[in-house]
Amino acid sequence: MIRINLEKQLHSSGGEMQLQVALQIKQGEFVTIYGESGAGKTSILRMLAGLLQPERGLVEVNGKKWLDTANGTNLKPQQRKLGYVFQDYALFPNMTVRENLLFALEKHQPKDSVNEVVELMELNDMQHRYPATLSGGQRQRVALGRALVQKPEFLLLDEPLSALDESMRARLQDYILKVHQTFNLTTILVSHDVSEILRMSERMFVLKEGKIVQVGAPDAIFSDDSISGKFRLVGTITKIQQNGVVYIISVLAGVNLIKVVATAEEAATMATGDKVMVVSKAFNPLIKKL
Ligand SMILES: Nc1ncnc2c1ncn2[C@@H]1O[C@H](COP(=O)(O)OP(=O)(O)OP(=O)(O)O)[C@@H](O)[C@H]1O
Repeated sequence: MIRINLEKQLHSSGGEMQLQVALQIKQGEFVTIYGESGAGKTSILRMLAGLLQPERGLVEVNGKKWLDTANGTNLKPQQRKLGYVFQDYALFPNMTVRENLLFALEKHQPKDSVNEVVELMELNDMQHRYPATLSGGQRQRVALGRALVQKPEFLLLDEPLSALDESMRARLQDYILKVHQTFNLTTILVSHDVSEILRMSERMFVLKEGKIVQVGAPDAIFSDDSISGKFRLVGTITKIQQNGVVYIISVLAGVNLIKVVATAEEAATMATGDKVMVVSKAFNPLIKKL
């Protein structure tokens, strides 16, 4: 069980914001923090990692206190058994993939865990290459591997896949789910991507202006009564076109392009690039063998 209680005054461009969160995460759970830009998501992860100090707070991981401002407990970042992966790969450019992984070990530690990570993340073929010669997805796979070398109990992922294209993202999601299970990790993901959240997390916390405003299963949170239905797909709007009195909204869901008819009022709330959910409510979807 991970118990988190954090309070911190943040200074945003819009003024002061009090971040105040209390959450409990079960050992082995995969949760997401979702919220608008500036809501405080990254600040929570940085406080868990010991990189940002809260005014008041408690962080207890599997019975061990990492932080307790009431009695002055505050473990240094390197004493906290966690892996942290950001959006940018943050690999050392002058080191090979293997050297980058070895760097995450303390001097006296055996190299077995590096070999295990190489195996699990399928990095064998690229061990002796430099980061500049790898694709974005491969670099992020190495960054994820590096976060695992120390055998953390707790994995923090801050939008780790947002710079990757759709197909690369899906492959990396598979790797993340695999390491989450293999290492029996407790994982917190920060993500804006609805399909990613639905696919990966068991529970989500919706953060708004420094406070948690909703907690629940992603499926229940994203499909409130107004959009319940039998058939749902998540995608991105690629085009909005007026056609007489209605609008045709083109939505890219995975590799499929779907056209949906919308009223002028609905279309007015949407823009190209928005993430949307397509629902078939009144009719059963038709299926045809190709
Ligand atoms: N060390 C700090 N001290 C005070 N305020 C900070 C500190 N670090 C960040 N902030 C402010 O806290 C607010 C929340 O930032 P944070 O990066 O946590 O948001 P976020 O939800 O992760 O946003 P995004 O999705 O854009 O990454 C921002 O307005 C930021 O300026």
